[in-house]
Amino acid sequence: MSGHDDGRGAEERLVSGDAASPEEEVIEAALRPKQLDDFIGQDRVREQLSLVLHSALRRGRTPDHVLLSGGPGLGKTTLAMIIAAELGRPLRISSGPAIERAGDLAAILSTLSEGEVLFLDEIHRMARPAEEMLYMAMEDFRVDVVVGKGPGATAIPLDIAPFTLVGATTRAGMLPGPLRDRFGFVAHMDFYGPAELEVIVQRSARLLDVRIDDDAAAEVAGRSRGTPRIANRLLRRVRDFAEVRTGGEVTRDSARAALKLYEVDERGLDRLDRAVLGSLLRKFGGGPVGLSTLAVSVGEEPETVEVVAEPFLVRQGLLARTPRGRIATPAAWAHLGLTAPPTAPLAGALFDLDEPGTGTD
Ligand SMILES: Nc1ncnc2c1ncn2[C@@H]1O[C@H](COP(=O)(O)OP(=O)(O)OP(=O)(O)O)[C@@H](O)[C@H]1O
Repeated sequence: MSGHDDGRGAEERLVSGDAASPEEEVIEAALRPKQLDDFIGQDRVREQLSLVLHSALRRGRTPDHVLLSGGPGLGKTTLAMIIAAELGRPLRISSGPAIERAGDLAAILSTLSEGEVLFLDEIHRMARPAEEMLYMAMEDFRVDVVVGKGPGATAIPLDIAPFTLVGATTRAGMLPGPLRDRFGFVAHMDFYGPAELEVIVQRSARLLDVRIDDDAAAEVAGRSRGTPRIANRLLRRVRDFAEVRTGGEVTRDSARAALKLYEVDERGLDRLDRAVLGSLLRKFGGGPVGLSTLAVSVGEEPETVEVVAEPFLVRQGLLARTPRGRIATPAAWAHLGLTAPPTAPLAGALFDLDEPGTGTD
């Protein structure tokens, strides 16, 4: 479960893709589709994965290792669980940050049973020596266990049971080439479309015993930033509102009123996103303005603005990063109901220029 080290807990943000709390994880577990057929959206990934798994099953072999890449909350953990279930094999779960030494990985690998599925979340954050051990394990189902220290140390090769590694990463670009190359199947998970999210909201509502009409489900889906985790979270908030204020059933009006209360607007922007955008427009005439200045103007750290707010604003085509600073697009003025002054930057000409050294989305 990935998180941001920006000093701003994901639990504060309804619209963050990151998992918020242990309680949320319990609810998520209940909402997870258990089979490939129940997994909504990502049609291409689903079909390709189905072929990989079922051909391996027919041949009686362990399938190729699978790498799942995509933003937080898009269903990587869910797919790993589904892979194990489809194969009828046990699933072992660990994560890159939990593997600090090669020995931590050796302890896991040496106790895997034949055909077991090993899920390593945030695999890009694994310690280097462990990564090297993993190369050999993935390729030859073998690890070298080093016994002793200094000149007398010896490497004892140890066979391990054939297994399937499912790695998940939010940063495929950060994976070293040799590791990426050892995955036989790499799946890129995209953001979900509104129609898919609507189906996810309706399915979750059924499982949670929430009555929600189609318009309300569409309303929640449209504000979920393409992310099932956020859709499920917004659903629970609109359910609370409907239960307490409007007699139980979630209608479009009650969903709108609830999401207004929680400050999530029609495009899924929350208070922070709107503050950043509002400041860029009102205080800086649409930019260009440097990241630090923009951050000070909303009372946040530059990293918070850059990591938490900007990627979605850029994705929505509301803000652009240029060598001269951040600028608002014409859509940003329209979204906040403001009129661009004649001096506003002609943002369109600069859209694809990234400010050097400011990090990526
Ligand atoms: N395709 C889908 N259909 C239905 N529900 C989904 C789908 N994808 C994700 N979900 C739901 O969204 C929630 C988050 O999914 P999941 O934990 O698998 O995301 P993730 O990509 O592993 O996130 P992280 O990167 O934080 O580990 C779960 O409750 C899951 O039920």
